[in-house]
Amino acid sequence: MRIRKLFKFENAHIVRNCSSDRCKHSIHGHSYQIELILQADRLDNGQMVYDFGLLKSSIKDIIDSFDHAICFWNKDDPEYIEMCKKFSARWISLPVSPSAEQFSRVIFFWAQSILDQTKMANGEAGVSVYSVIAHETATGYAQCFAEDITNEHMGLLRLEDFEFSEQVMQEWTDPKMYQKLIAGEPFVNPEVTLQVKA
Ligand SMILES: Nc1nc2c(c(=O)[nH]1)N=C([C@H](O)[C@H](O)COP(=O)(O)OP(=O)(O)OP(=O)(O)O)CN2
Repeated sequence: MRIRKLFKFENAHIVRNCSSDRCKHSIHGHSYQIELILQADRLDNGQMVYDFGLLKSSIKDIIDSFDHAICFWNKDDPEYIEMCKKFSARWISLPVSPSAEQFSRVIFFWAQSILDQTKMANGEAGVSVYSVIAHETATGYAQCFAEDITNEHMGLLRLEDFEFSEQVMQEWTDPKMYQKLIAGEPFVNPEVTLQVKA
């Protein structure tokens, strides 16, 4: 069984080395729509794969990091990176270039990392990310699956290789969220009192 939750954000970037001229030399923005698709082969006490409401805490916060932010590849020109950091309070440094393909991989990787560390509290079991679709425009999207995340030909993804500006972190519900993720600390879901016995 699969469920899907839609997230939206506005983000600016340059994608170096691509074929489209407008894309590789000029800062430009997109109104992204992200489809996060989760899967499980059993249902929780509410007879759901995973309550949509639970996706509105850490997973929403981390995806929302991109909103009204500029993101850049950490291998870009140091002068450009310095300029992004100087003139934008909200920025994200990525270990991969910010193409639609990499947005889908990065968001899959973060969401799965959070789920892996989540202490479930309502009978959820085996919940994992099935796929992430990153719509960059109304006409173009990239979709990734589990095998794409560990595919080193597409770039290595490690939690410690991402960096968020102070402003981005301060706007999370828990400004220490990413530190917790790197340290392997648990993300605890709220307790649920059962009213009807199965
Ligand atoms: N496979 C990819 N191709 C392109 C990406 C990408 O991330 N992955 N990104 C871009 C640019 O960021 C560009 O702004 C979007 O490209 P494009 O679809 O050509 O944009 P348009 O606004 O011209 O879209 P239309 O709907 O066709 O008007 C380029 N390619």
